Amino acid sequence: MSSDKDVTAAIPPELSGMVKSAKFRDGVATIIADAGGLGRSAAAQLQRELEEAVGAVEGVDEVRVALMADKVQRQIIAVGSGKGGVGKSTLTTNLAVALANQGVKVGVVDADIYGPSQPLLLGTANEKVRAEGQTLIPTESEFGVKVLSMGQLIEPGKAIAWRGPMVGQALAQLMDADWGDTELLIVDLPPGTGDVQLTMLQKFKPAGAVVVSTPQDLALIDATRAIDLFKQAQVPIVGLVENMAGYLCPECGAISNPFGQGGTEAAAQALGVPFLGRIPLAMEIRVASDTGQPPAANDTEHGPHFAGIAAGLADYLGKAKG
Ligand SMILES: Nc1ncnc2c1ncn2[C@@H]1O[C@H](COP(=O)(O)OP(=O)(O)OP(=O)(O)O)[C@@H](O)[C@H]1O
Repeated sequence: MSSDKDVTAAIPPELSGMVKSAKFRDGVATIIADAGGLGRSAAAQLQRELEEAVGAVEGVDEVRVALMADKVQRQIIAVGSGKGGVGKSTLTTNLAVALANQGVKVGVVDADIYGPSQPLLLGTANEKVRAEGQTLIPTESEFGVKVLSMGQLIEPGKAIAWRGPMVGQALAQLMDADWGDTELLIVDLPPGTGDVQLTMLQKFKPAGAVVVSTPQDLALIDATRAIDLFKQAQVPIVGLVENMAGYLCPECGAISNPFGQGGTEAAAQALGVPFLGRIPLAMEIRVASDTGQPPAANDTEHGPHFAGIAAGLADYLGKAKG
């Protein structure tokens, strides 16, 4: 005849720290173990090892293992723009890296079906996405940021055929992946106000949205439309970011403003949303991005611009958490 004691004694010493309780009754051993912080496969292994060890005890006909996982309070931030090519992906990557540098556990979801670029920007383009059953396993970048991209789910050039339900399913696969202890998911949305944006807002209710624009009037009109969409979906606007502001000529040192000047800050004021900061138009940002070395990761001239905006976002997230 077995007892709670026999079952407890059978638990391997290296696992006993995780076991919260072990009970035996009528041939059934019930183990409750803490799997907090373990990934999916490590948790499955813990379960198997406990079943094997306790199942070998005389009189035990059945082993029931209940694993408790930490409930990670994960926040979602959407990064959007009204218009393509204004630097939304560049900002997403660098905000994620800057926040990871500040100790936040960050993941990036690249939901831009038309121009997925996060694996390239985070230097993970050569890594194959893994899955356990239906669950995707995010790729770890060298900057402490995990990433999953629509580009890993669709064949290049096929995005145009993707509509409503397919988009929703693909987005859900990315959002519901095994993000482990990730506290913050930053979602790089496609430009404009289409299916991906609507699904994102309705299904995943981000804690806030960051909207990127160049200082140009045309871009600002589109940014205003994106802000409207977020507001209608009751997603608060964290703020507007101005990208591709003043260009410093590396040859002569003169500053020029190809896309205008200060327009985004003025628009933010007019729309009653915070202005989070500005990033200059700089060759180094483009080159570093193209080579999978986000400027925010290294001690670069432009790192502080992204760090400043990330600090504004961290502040917002702290307040949103309450
Ligand atoms: N501040 C900047 N200075 C120089 N180049 C920049 C800057 N911001 C973005 N770029 C470059 O501009 C191009 C477009 O940027 P990015 O892909 O981030 O824009 P996007 O808004 O995400 O575009 P898409 O519409 O494809 O989603 C990229 O080549 C990027 O490296």
